[in-house]
Amino acid sequence: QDGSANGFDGAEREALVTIKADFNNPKVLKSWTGLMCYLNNTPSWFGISCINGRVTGLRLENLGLIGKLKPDALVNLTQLQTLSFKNNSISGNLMDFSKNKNLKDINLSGNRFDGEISPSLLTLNLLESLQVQNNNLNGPIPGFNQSTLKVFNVSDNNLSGEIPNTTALQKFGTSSYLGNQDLCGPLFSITTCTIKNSDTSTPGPSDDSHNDSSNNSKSSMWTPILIVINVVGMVVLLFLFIYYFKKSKKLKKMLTNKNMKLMEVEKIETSKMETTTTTPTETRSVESRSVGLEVELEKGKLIFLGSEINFELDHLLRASAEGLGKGNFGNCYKAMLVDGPTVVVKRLRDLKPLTNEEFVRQVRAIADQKHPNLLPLLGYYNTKDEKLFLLKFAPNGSLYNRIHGGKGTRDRIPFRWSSRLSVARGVARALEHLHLNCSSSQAAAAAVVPHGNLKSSNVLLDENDDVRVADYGLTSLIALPIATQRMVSYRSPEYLGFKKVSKKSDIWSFGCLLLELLTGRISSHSAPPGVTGADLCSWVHRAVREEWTAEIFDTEIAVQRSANSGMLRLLQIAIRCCDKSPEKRPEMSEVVREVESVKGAVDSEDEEDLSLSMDQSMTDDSIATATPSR
Ligand SMILES: Nc1ncnc2c1ncn2[C@@H]1O[C@H](COP(=O)(O)OP(=O)(O)OP(=O)(O)O)[C@@H](O)[C@H]1O
Repeated sequence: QDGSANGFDGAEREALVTIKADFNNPKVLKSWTGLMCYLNNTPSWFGISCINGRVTGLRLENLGLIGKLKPDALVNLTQLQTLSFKNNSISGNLMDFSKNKNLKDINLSGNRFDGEISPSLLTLNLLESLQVQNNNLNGPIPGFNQSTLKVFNVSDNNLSGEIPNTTALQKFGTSSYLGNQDLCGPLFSITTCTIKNSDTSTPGPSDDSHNDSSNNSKSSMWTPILIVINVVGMVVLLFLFIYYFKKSKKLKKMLTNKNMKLMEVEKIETSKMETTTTTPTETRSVESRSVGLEVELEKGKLIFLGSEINFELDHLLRASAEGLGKGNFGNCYKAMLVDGPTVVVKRLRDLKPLTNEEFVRQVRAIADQKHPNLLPLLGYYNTKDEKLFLLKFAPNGSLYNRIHGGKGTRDRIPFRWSSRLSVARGVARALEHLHLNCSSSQAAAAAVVPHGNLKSSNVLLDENDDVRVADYGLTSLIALPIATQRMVSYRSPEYLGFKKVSKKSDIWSFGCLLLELLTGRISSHSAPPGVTGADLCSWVHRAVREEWTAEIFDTEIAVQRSANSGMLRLLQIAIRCCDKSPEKRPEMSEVVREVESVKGAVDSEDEEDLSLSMDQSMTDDSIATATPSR
């Protein structure tokens, strides 16, 4: 079996063949047949490098690989020095690395790995770079202490606990750890560990009666220790404060010089954005911590695209931030500036390999799409390693939360027909604007979807509950293999059938969104990770065909008698938008006209607590007219 003497190692070959089989799209690895490595010859196997007939490198990046690798996938690749599966969709636990003693460089970033960071990584004495950012890893960070470690990034996971205080890990700044809600330690400006410990260990007055004497003696033993921890925490905070203060002064100086140059070079458009200035309100009490992007931000520029909002970089550096959620193309943070506005910072990832100029051009094109129902792009930040969008904060959250949040609980605020209809109108207008204003060169290209990722979590509600559609135009920035896996338009019938998308794919997404609004059911396109959604188009077709009239509409609106005819009209529009063949779907302008003409409810019905009775006017005859001709 072992032919390594001839430059061919059977066990290694088998390991690679198994890895290939674990990916559900092995077509991209079709070169993986025949002889793998021959002595020092460049192998014909894509992504593999060899020395003396042994596999030393495995680099499969941005290939859209999906699948779960077995924990022992790498045990036979004992000569491996470089491993990269960067930016795919690989899931499952991290592999066992204990047999890969030669590994120096591991990059598993931008995947869907979960479970804990494998302790076997601690045994790799040559490890120089570990990048596992943008995954779903949980649990604590093991105590890495390899002096060889030069690059370390575990940001944007679900890691928790204290960052180990080892010499090796002390070298890395906050950006290596950012985006893990429950990580704590002196690196973050709030030493959450200390606060949590003292909260749980110090009994409150109401607890006294329940605590027995042993608990009391335990807590009295802990009290001096906790006081010391608190004092140390405060000293650290004081130091950080002084540090930030000094640095912001230095940055200000640096930026004043830079900005002068920038204004000439960048020629930033100063045209006013159409949107109104808001006074953001904080809706939740949050665990604040420094935005902590200082390392990268120092190197780059914060560019504003309008005059609505403008602040200095040091302002953002001093803001506290709250994670809003993990998106498919980067995570969003709500940054609350001291004495200033609240903005959303979106860290972009999985981008196309664009030049600097191309990136800026695409970003400007997105920012130029101004409409009262589009979420404005306020500015951006751009370096080789980090790309950020600065967006307006929408205080009333997403449509997904409005439709599904708190269902079945006392906290649920009913989402009545008039509000749903006005959301449908707002989204339709925003989409029409994008469709009418998509540039002619874009329009000429066959595969253009002006939005591309329309779903309820990308429809936001501002302080007046007005619609602000977000994440438009990202198709011009996101790498195609990633977009095809994660964007809604690529789940349309035409893409699944003919690998084609167009404006009509957006219209199909809009139809699905209308069905989510009407049925109150979670659509498979908008379901966050871990939540199962339904294919609403198929479900509604079946419901209409099999005449389950009463079950289609969300009970929260179905009880609004005066609005039942309007609901049926909107259902008809939704079904036309979802038609399997793109040519049969209406244009967006027609959709806007039709949605505008749908009747709202009699005002009093939106206010009243309505009893759950179905309207007799929703007869099978009227629903039959909603059936599309297919
Ligand atoms: N400007 C904003 N104001 C308020 N909430 C926002 C804002 N931008 C995003 N969010 C919320 O933050 C969360 C993450 O958003 P993000 O756009 O990154 O991911 P997503 O919408 O879940 O998926 P995708 O990446 O496919 O768009 C979502 O719940 C979204 O509704």
